[in-house]
Amino acid sequence: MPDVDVAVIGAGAAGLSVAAICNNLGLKVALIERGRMGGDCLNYGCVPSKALLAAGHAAAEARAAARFGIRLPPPEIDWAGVRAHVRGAIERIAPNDSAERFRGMGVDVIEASAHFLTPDTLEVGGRQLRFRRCVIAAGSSAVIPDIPGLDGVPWLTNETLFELEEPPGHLIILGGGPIGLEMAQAHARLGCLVTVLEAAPRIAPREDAELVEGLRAALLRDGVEIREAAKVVAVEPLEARSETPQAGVVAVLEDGSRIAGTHLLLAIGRAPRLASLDLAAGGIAASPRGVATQADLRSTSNRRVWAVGDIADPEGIGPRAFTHVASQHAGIVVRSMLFRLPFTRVDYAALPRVTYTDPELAQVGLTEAEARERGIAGLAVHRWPLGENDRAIAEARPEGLVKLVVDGRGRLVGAGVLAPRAGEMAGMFGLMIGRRLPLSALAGLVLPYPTLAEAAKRAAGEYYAPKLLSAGVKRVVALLRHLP
Ligand SMILES: Cc1cc2nc3c(=O)[nH]c(=O)nc-3n(C[C@H](O)[C@H](O)[C@H](O)COP(=O)(O)OP(=O)(O)OC[C@H]3O[C@@H](n4cnc5c(N)ncnc54)[C@H](O)[C@@H]3O)c2cc1C
Ligand SMILES: NC(=O)c1ccc[n+]([C@@H]2O[C@H](COP(=O)([O-])OP(=O)(O)OC[C@H]3O[C@@H](n4cnc5c(N)ncnc54)[C@H](O)[C@@H]3O)[C@@H](O)[C@H]2O)c1
Repeated sequence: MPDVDVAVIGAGAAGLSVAAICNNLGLKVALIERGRMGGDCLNYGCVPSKALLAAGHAAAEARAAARFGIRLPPPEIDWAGVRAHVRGAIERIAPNDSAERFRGMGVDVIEASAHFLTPDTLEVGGRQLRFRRCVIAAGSSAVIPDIPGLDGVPWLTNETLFELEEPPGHLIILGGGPIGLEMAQAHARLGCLVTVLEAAPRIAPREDAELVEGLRAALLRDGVEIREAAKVVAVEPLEARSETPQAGVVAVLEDGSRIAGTHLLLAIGRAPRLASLDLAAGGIAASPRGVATQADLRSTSNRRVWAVGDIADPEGIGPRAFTHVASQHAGIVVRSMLFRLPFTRVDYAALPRVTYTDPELAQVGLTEAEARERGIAGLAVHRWPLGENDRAIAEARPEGLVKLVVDGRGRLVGAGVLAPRAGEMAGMFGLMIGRRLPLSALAGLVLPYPTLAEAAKRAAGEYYAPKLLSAGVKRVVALLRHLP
């Protein structure tokens, strides 16, 4: 007899959601976590990074108050206070994810490492655990590149960055993706020198080029140094000398230039945490992208096993490393594993993603480049600049853009926004794309005035403007004007 109905490996965003739902539906659940409850998002990811960004934002607002006619002295950064804020945010949320809370619900929380012994048995902290079904939710960790010299220098990842007792004097960040850019802005605004080294021709290479232009300008204004198409060929230790009193790291680029900093942050992507699971013993297929699953997140090779969150690789399309995807996966697993509903599949068509810099860069669905690559018939792109938005002007933040990508039948296939708090608009676009609503739903929406979201409505209005002002419509209006 199995010991449990469902064994969940990993108590991050994905595993916690699966464990809670299965438990609430009356199943016997074991939740196994070898590190901190809450996983990356709470302890080393979303929460500390957004808390640090918020501190940086406060400093930037103080520096920019003069634009409203308010003179303030330059802000003083109390790093211990900043750290206390970051720690406080984690501590405030931690009880939701705690072992105590889950044990109180009836889940058997096992604080140990798990690995497969057979296709239906795990070894957990020296004890064997037989399961009816197992959900792998072991997440991902930072990719450590194979750069000559890396072994000989200290480096940081998201797991150690938030523990620094002193602010980095000069933070070199390898990788200009969301982690690199968010941490670059947060540290620059908190008074650190920051250099971002991005190997691709431009930062945020997956994002819309036009929106990234505005983001780059904002980061440069904050003092971030950005080197694009920068290939690091070696790293060397930097000895403390009179001209560089803090020891650190030198990054040597392909073009021979040398960038010296006090700290090096690795933010070049994520790798699934497969190594300790002994998936072969469980008969579970995997690749360097993650655990191979069908579209319903069930393992392609072991029918008792599902994978969710950062470690899941559905149909070979690779992971989407977001906390909201972890929640989406939990819902899918419940439908496919517990209710055996057919046609349950992951669908990323309306998936939002946000880089939480200031301004934020939000994208839902396809970027213009992706839509063109797919050859979508009748593709049209409509824009509305924040310079034409009353709220943005009133708040002295007129830089930014809403960009809508529309198919030939007037349906939104993608939306990108560069604006303060752009992420707050993502839900509206997700609903439109997910429910396949016509663009008229957005163009006709009554939005409160003045809001930044009105820029989205105006961009949608651009789609209809040529039709509304056509010669045919003018003729109809001319005919009707004689009526009382
Ligand atoms: C700096 C940073 C900022 C981010 N910001 C955002 C954001 O703003 N918004 C967003 O949507 N996403 C963000 N993300 C991504 C988000 O954190 C992840 O997508 C999410 O945490 C994935 O959840 P998960 O449950 O799949 O994995 P994890 O949170 O990594 O949880 C997996 C857990 O499994 C445990 N584990 C692993 N192997 C074993 C084993 N053998 N036995 C027992 N336990 C094991 C680990 O200890 C870990 O706690 C960010 C990530 C980083 C790094
Ligand atoms: N706001 C958010 O939602 C958020 C924030 C942080 C992380 N995340 C998630 O975590 C994932 C990982 O983030 P990430 O920023 O580490 O990875 P990423 O893969 O998104 O970006 C990594 C960047 O590093 C560059 N790069 C790769 N190798 C390099 C090298 N050797 N030298 C210099 N640059 C190199 C890539 O071209 C890319 O631009 C994200 O894709 C996202 O899913 C989300």
